[in-house]
Amino acid sequence: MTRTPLIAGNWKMVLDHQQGTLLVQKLDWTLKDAKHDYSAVEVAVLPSYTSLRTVQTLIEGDKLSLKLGAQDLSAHESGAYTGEVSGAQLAKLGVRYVAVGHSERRQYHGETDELVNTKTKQALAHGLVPIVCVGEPLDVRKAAQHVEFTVGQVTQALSGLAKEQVAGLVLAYEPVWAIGTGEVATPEDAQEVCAALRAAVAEQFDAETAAATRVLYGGSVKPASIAAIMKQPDVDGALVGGASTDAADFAAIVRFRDHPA
Ligand SMILES: O=C[C@H](O)COP(=O)(O)O
Repeated sequence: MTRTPLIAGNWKMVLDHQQGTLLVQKLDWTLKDAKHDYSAVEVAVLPSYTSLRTVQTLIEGDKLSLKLGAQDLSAHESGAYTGEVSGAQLAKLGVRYVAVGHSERRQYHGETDELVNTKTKQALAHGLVPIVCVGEPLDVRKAAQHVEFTVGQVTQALSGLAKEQVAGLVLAYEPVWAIGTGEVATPEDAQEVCAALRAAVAEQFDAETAAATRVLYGGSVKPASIAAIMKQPDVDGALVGGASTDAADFAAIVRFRDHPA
C-alpha cells in the first residue's frame, strides 16, 4: 500500500490574511521553481478562520495545487453556537483537511477524547479529512507510558467509525514536549509511536485499513530534521507549526527528498 506523504503547515494564531497571502504566493513560487510534484508529496496549509476565504480565493483563482485546511471545527452541526465554525461551513469554503484534537485545543480549551471523537465524526460527515492529533505530555514520556497514552487517545478518537472512514483520515503524533520547544523527538521516537498507532488501528479495524491510514509526526520539525524523520517506515508526513510560517523553511520541508537524511 503506497501512502502519499502529506506535509501540512499549521499556522496557529500567527498570521493575518495579508501575511497568509504573501506566504502562499512565496511558497507557490518556490515550489514551482523546484518543479515540485504535488502528487508525490501533498502540501496543505491550515490558516486561521479569518484567512481561509482569502487563501481559498488564491488557490482557486491561481489554480494552485496546495490544499486548504482548518485548525479546528465545531462539534455541532449548526445553530446558536456563538464563535464556532461548522464542518458544513468549512466544506462550503473548499476546505479539505481539518485538525482535530490538537494538543493546544486539549490543553487550553479542555477538549476531551470524547469531544475529539465527535469532532472527527462531524468532519467526516461533511467530507472533510480530519487530521486527528494525539501526543503525550512530558511526565507521561518520562514515565515511559507514551505508547499506551497515545494509543488510548487514538482508540477513543476513532471509536464508532467505519473502517473506510479510518482508511481515509490522517493521524498526527505530536509529543507535547516537542511542540514549539525546539526539542524534536528522535526519528526512532517518532517511528516507535507512529508504528504503535498503526498497529492500534489494525487491531481496532483491520490490517488493510491500518496500511492505508496516514500517520504524521509533528513537533519542532525543521528543514534540517525532516529527512531523517521521513525515512521512518511508519511516518507519512509532518504537521509543521513554527517553520510553516516561513515560506523558504516550509518549502525546504516539503522538499525533504532533496536533503540527505
Ligand atoms: O501543529 C503543529 C505542531 O503543534 C508543531 O508545532 P511546532 O512545529 O511549532 O513545534
